[in-house]
Amino acid sequence: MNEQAQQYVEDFMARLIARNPGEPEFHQAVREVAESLAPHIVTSPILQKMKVLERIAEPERVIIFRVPWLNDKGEIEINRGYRIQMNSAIGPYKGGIRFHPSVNLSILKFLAFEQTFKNSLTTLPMGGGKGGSDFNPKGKSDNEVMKFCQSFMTELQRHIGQDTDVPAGDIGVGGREIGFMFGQYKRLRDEFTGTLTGKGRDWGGSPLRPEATGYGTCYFAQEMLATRNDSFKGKTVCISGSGNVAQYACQKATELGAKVVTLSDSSGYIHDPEGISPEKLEYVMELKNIFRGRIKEYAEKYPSATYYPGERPWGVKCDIAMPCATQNELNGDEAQALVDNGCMCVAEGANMPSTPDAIRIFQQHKLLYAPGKAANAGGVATSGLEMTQNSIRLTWSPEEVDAKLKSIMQNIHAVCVRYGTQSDGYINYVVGANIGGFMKVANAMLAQGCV
Ligand SMILES: NC(=O)C1=CN([C@@H]2O[C@H](COP(=O)(O)OP(=O)(O)OC[C@H]3O[C@@H](n4cnc5c(N)ncnc54)[C@H](OP(=O)(O)O)[C@@H]3O)[C@@H](O)[C@H]2O)C=CC1
Ligand SMILES: O=C(O)CCC(=O)C(=O)O
Repeated sequence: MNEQAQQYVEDFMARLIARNPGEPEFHQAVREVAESLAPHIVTSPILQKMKVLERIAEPERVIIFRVPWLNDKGEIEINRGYRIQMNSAIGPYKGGIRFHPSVNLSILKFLAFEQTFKNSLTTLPMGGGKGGSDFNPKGKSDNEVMKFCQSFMTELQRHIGQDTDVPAGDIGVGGREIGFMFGQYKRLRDEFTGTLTGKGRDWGGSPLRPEATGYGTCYFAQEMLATRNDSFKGKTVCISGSGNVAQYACQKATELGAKVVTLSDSSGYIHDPEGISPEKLEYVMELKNIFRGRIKEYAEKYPSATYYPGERPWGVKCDIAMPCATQNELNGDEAQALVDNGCMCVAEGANMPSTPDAIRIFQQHKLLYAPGKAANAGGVATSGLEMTQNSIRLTWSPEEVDAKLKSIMQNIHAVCVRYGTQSDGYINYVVGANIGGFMKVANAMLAQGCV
């Protein structure tokens, strides 16, 4: 980056931080994009005059609301609900809902900001949004989760709609929560529409939506590996997390011929050098999705595995790393450990899991490294396909959806190659995804004037 572009980034970030104090995750996400775009913005009078990046970094609307609900003891509990309606230049706001005690404005704004670029990359007509609550579903009964979801939706319903804002799942929000929220939305609005995605297959959901984020991340990694005439076959893979994205990344990587040796949760990780076979993964799915247990129980069931409490899996030797848990879960030291152990490819299933230091190390060592906004876009892309199926009142077969998902991931990869290939031939997927995602949104904002 030349001096003028560097100065642009520093000035832009100083203003953004002053306007949004105490929001480190939001600053981190915006800085990464500003650094990719600055060389283009400083040579574009129209982007500067129309303040396109400044407007993209300012949410169109932020909704914050009280969520009171009754626990099983009959006591009142109070949580805070949010919806960030970030950008609607290319379609209705679209993005997941996260239920986790760490949820705050900074985290949701970073997620909504990233979502704007990710959704644009899918080529589908979806703007960017994200929402959630500091509600902690862990340890709550089904009844308590339902009461919370109903109260959350009682307020949220007035701000969303199939042509306005279409939420979906994220951390702590899966099929169970979407069901409770959809039921309440339908009751209050008296309409059966595709206002939420990730619905059950029998009531408007798309085949493969649960699988889509993990599968899509593997399809993207396949494309990256192919640029070096390589594939998943015979590779050792480390995955973090053991939720929705991690489970289906593990399933697809295994199907493609790799051996997945780790999974984790916020308490620690398991290492199974023999590999997490389809049968063992079935156990993980039951453990996590039905019994809502902890990953350490895997090591109690399978003697081939060891459980490492309080640790993350990045010290385990692998060829491919797939962080699929949460933001900033892979730091510079861990990135260096992966490099030292011969890792060649990092595909992010989670949103912003690698810290800026970690990304720098991956890129310095010329690893195949793909940021979440490109690699994990298969989830929201399939949500877009669910919206289409809801609108035409038809359901496609799993094979049709899978083919569309694969083609979308291949196209996102091609866009990253187009905008991210450096003069030395190295593909900078961060730059490629940021520029590729920006183009369509920026053009739409320019066409739509000062709104
Ligand atoms: N679901 C989707 O379609 C999409 C999800 N994503 C991203 O993928 C990631 C995972 O989401 P998803 O699988 O849906 O969520 P789940 O709730 O299904 O699973 C989350 C997993 O991450 C772990 N985790 C959560 N917070 C932390 C933390 N602070 N430290 C360590 N581990 C943690 C959880 O462990 P524990 O149970 O202990 O909390 C759990 O294993 C998120 O970054 C999400 O934004 C991206 C695109 C689409
Ligand atoms: O499917 C969706 O709408 C949202 C998925 C999501 O939250 C994400 O891509 O981070």
